[in-house]
Amino acid sequence: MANIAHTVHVGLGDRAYDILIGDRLLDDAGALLAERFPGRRYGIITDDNVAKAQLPRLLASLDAAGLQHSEIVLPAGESTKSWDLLGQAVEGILAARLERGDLIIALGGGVIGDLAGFASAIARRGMGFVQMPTSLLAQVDSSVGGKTGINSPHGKNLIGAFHQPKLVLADLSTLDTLSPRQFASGYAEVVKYGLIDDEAFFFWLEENQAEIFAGGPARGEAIARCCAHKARVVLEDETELGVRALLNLGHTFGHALEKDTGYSDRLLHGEGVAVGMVLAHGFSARQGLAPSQDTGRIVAHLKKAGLPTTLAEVPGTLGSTEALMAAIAQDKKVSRGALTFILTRGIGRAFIEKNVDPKAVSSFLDDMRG
Ligand SMILES: NC(=O)c1ccc[n+]([C@@H]2O[C@H](COP(=O)([O-])OP(=O)(O)OC[C@H]3O[C@@H](n4cnc5c(N)ncnc54)[C@H](O)[C@@H]3O)[C@@H](O)[C@H]2O)c1
Ligand SMILES: O=C(O)C(=O)C[C@@H](O)[C@H](O)[C@H](O)COP(=O)(O)O
Ligand SMILES: [Zn+2]
Repeated sequence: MANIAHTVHVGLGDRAYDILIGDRLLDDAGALLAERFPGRRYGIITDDNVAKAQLPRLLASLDAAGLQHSEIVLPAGESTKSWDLLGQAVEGILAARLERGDLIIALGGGVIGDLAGFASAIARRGMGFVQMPTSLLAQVDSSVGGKTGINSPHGKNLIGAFHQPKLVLADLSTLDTLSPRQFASGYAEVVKYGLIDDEAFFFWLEENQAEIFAGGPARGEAIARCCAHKARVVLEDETELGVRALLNLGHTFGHALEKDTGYSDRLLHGEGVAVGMVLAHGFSARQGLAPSQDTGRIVAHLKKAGLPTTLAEVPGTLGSTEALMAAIAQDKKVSRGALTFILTRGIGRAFIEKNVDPKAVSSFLDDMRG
């Protein structure tokens, strides 16, 4: 009997799926898959860190359930979200003779989830896939909602497809082998949900941050609340024609910083989002939209989690403001040449602002560089 502590349903009609959250679910993965998807074979895509830390448990569980499988192990890190490694993954799927009705398993963090999801969307014109997220970030955000893709030298996540998973299986015990820096990076996306439209959740995080980091029951609760929040948004606006853009709070700045730092370990995605959320609040305060005390409160909370909150904390030399603005101009929310930002009226009061003046953003960035 699997130890499922929380189930969140994403009710997308004939593409509906469950997010199962619980301790040691990876050990029950074989039985859960056999019951839900009889007669399939499995192609596991993972990275070399996760292959060492977690893959043996998944293989043992698939073997115990008598499920056939093959594995593709890619290098760990953001630079894996590239044409080259996408090609390797798709060719690997074909070489293993996986059929259209078989299933891909994305075992890993958001990099593997995004890449394996995209590979599933295009191999044999679309195969099903299962997300088995092993980082905090992937458990609270990237494994849910069907955004898949890779990066381009032109910008972050510019190549991809919407392709929903068939199941998300989040095993809390996998987080035991995640590094503290990666855990903190994922925590930035947790905070994001509070900042968007759930002030009470942000206050709850202020109270429960220590327990979430220590691995107490608040951790599972936080993950389930984030998944429920994201599931609600995705149900309302699957392909980001409207409200889903709110999930991009902090990302317009953050993605530009990730591009500028070469999609490398210099700045992890969640770290870029942390700096980006502070910039989005600071910019909103400068426009007279939000109280500046809220920015201070957010900074204090993110700092306590060990996250960067200023441009000065991005390691190495940052590109020019012009270079950052050029990256921002490639953002997918740009429409008819105009910038869209997620701005805010305070904690839990984010909104979508179209037609943001690039000169105001550029002069704000100049000032923030110090
Ligand atoms: N599709 C979406 O909706 C969405 C949402 C948020 C972020 N993202 C994307 O997710 C990516 C970031 O995801 P991430 O932070 O998980 O990064 P990641 O996938 O690079 O994983 C972080 C690091 O931790 C390692 N790791 C993962 N799980 C581990 C475990 N259990 N034990 C030991 N090591 C482990 C990985 O090998 C990697 O080195 C970015 O590319 C971002 O753009 C996508
Ligand atoms: O799911 C979404 O929608 C999000 O925006 C979640 C983000 O945390 C995530 O980083 C996403 O990949 C960003 O999407 P993008 O469309 O800006 O590339
Ligand atoms: Zn994100």
